[in-house]
Amino acid sequence: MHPRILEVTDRLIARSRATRERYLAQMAAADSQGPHRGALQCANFAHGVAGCGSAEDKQRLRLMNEANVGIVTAYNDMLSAHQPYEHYPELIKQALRQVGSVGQVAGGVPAMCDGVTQGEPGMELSLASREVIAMSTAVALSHNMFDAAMLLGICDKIVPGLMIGALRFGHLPMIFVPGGPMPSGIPNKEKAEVRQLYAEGKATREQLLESEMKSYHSPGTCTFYGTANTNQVVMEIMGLHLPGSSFVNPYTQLRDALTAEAAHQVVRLTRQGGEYTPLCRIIDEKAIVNSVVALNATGGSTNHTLHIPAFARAAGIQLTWQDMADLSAVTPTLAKVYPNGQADVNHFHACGGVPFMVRTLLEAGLLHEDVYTVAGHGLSRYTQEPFLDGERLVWRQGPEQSLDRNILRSVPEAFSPEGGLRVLTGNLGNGVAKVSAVAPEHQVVEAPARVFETQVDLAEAFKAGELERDFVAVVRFQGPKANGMPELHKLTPYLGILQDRGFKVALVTDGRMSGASGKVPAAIHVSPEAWDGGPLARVRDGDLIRVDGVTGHLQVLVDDIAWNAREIAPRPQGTGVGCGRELFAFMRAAFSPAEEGASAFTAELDSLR
Ligand SMILES: O=C(O)[C@H](O)[C@@H](O)[C@H](O)[C@H](O)COP(=O)(O)O
Ligand code: SF4
Repeated sequence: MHPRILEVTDRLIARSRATRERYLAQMAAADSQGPHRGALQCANFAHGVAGCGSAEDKQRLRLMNEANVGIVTAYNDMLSAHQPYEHYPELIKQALRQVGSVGQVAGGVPAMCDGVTQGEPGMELSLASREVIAMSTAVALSHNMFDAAMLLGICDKIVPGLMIGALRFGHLPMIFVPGGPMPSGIPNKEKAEVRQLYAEGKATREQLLESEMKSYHSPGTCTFYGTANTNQVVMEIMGLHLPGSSFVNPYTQLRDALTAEAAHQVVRLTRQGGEYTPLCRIIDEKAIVNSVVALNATGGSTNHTLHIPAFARAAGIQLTWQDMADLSAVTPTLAKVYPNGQADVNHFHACGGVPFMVRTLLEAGLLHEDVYTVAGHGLSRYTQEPFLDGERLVWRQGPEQSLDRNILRSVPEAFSPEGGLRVLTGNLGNGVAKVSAVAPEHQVVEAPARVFETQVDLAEAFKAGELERDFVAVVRFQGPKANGMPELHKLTPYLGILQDRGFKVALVTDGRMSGASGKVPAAIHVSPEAWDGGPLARVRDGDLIRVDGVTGHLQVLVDDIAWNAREIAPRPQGTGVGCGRELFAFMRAAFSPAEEGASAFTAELDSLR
């Protein structure tokens, strides 16, 4: 094992010892009560089975030696990625009956499509929706009728939210069931080019819409390597998907066979199935370290610098940005998938995908192999890929070499010796940057600040021709407590145009960017946030700011005495109303700092005794 991987793992275990022990004790207590439906009083039990369609299912549920599997589903028609889940419950129930078990939809969770809400008021509910999904997962599983659970979720906040909720029921075996990417449309680079042309007035709205509809054209996950597809890699590398199943397209025979096998496998992991493997045994410090290695090796979404600390905490594990930075420093960049390159996740999968990446990272000692997974003990299982031998689902060793070195490489020939994410520190606070998507010549920007308090103001300034210069856009009061920490991805075309025109531009914000954001250097998630009086609240137009993605520095070059004497800007008024945002005010007030996952649950989870 690489010494740095061991060092970070050991310090993570040491830092987490108290909260991890309490968590595991809580899970052991929950497990000791057995299949809780057996302890329900008759009325409670009768209510729990009344909805069962068949007498056989009802009878099986009365028998404690058959497993009842709770299905938590994030199906809706708003996310192309989640539309395929519409028929999953029936497919799963049928597969469970084949092995003498029962499936019940325990509950649904909401799911927001960040693509629909990008740049809209709804985006200010996006991060909060992760917490709502976690609570909705708990509501579903709180019926306590289940010996295991299957979690149906793919996109941005949905997987992290499902994880947070599921981990609070970590005494149960659980499996995540992916749906797969839509077939490739027009290249993501071409989509981005048409957007920039439209922003410059060189393309019509009809041309823009035609381009977007050719990019996002059918059910399945969008094919860029954003937060949703980063979720798939993170879940598979933590052993919560079946091996090699993340990027099999929806509505295919192989996809349906994998979904049915996931149902069979989770039954095997129950006490009744004989291979009892609860979620809390799979998600430990080694699994969390493996997830951060995979995140960095693939140039994954910056959103995971929030999500992984947040769900790790739900398992009693205290992951920090410094841990993530230290792992990134020794994790080579192995993949070039948009926005880090031209390829999409279908290409990534076709040239070897996750199985190949696991193989090369294991060979380099950069992943923990001795971990529990839903497929059994040992991560080596995840170098295998599934395929159909006639009607039979089987696994075989994945490719020993990448089938396209322009997209996916082995550790010895990596695109870069270090990962795609950087933690930035300095007198403006701590932030993160996705350097893997920024060309080397753009990774260091030192220029005067131009301060904005909404992303609309920046767009207006661009359209008024005020930004044709070198500058650092400081977009503040976008943090979790201010307005829910929205993604500011709509800024990408404007800043991209200015960069293409030869100006040195960068973004500094306490808000977020999309996992699909790239090309422009951005220091995001800056903490402490301006709403809490963080340094961004002191910045004035004209201040010289240095964003250094190479050394990891984020500095305002103002005399210390003058800087410390600065008044902090007042909080914007009249925000957080409309589009339901007023319903989330209590949650915004409870959000922890970005470095702790920007979570409403941090304080409570850390205080559990
Ligand atoms: O983090 C992410 O990956 C994004 O939130 C993504 O899910 C979002 O939908 C993007 O906005 C889509 O990209 P476009 O907005 O460029 O289509
Ligand atoms: S990847 Fe983003 S845009 Fe695509 S379906 Fe998921 S949330 Fe929506």
